[in-house]
Amino acid sequence: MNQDELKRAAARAALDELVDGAIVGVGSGSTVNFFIDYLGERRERIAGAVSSSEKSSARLRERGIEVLELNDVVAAGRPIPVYVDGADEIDTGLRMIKGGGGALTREKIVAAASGCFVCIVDASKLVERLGAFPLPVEVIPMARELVASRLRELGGRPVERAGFVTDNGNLILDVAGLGIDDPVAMETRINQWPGVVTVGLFASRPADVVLIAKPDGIERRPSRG
Ligand SMILES: O=C[C@H](O)[C@H](O)[C@H](O)COP(=O)(O)O
Repeated sequence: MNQDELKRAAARAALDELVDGAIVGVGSGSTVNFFIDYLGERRERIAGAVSSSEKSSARLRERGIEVLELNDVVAAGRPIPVYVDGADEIDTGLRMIKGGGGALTREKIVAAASGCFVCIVDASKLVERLGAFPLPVEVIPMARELVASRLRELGGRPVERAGFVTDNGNLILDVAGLGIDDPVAMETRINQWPGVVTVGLFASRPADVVLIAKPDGIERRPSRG
């Protein structure tokens, strides 16, 4: 199986995690794109989607799925029992690096508003220690150099993502070389700096379930009791 076939298999497996008749939280990226395609085939069984990026919203609408505003959903007290998203890396504690597609801030927001976070990945995303993938940090443009200098003090090598603007009008610094021994501490620390919108460490709120696509099938962690 090639990587796209594995991503598709993980995406398909996520259908078994959904709650019939409920709103679905939808992440972003190439793995999620496959999930949106499958979701379109069973759109009559969901009450719409809350999306984490303009790209995912467009794809959901193309597949005939209603995209709901998070503010409306929360104000109405409607639950989002399941949030489905990919990751750039995930460790054995289900902590993740996300934001390779630049959607990290809205992903963190929708995940925070949702119940079960279901992460869908091919086996290449599974790591012992986070940090081989450069850590994305969304930054207010005027704070770029201030935040970059602090990231260098941490031992990182920040590079501005060229020609990229997030859905929120900000920039992304991709940070190589960080030794991420304590993901929660690093997430908390970087998030506190003025000018940082979101750091792409999803550690204080890890995934609840990961579906790992391997050539011999899907591994679910934790396994179903
Ligand atoms: O900003 C993008 C998201 O965090 C994605 O979930 C992540 O980059 C993984 O994307 P893909 O499924 O394309 O590898």
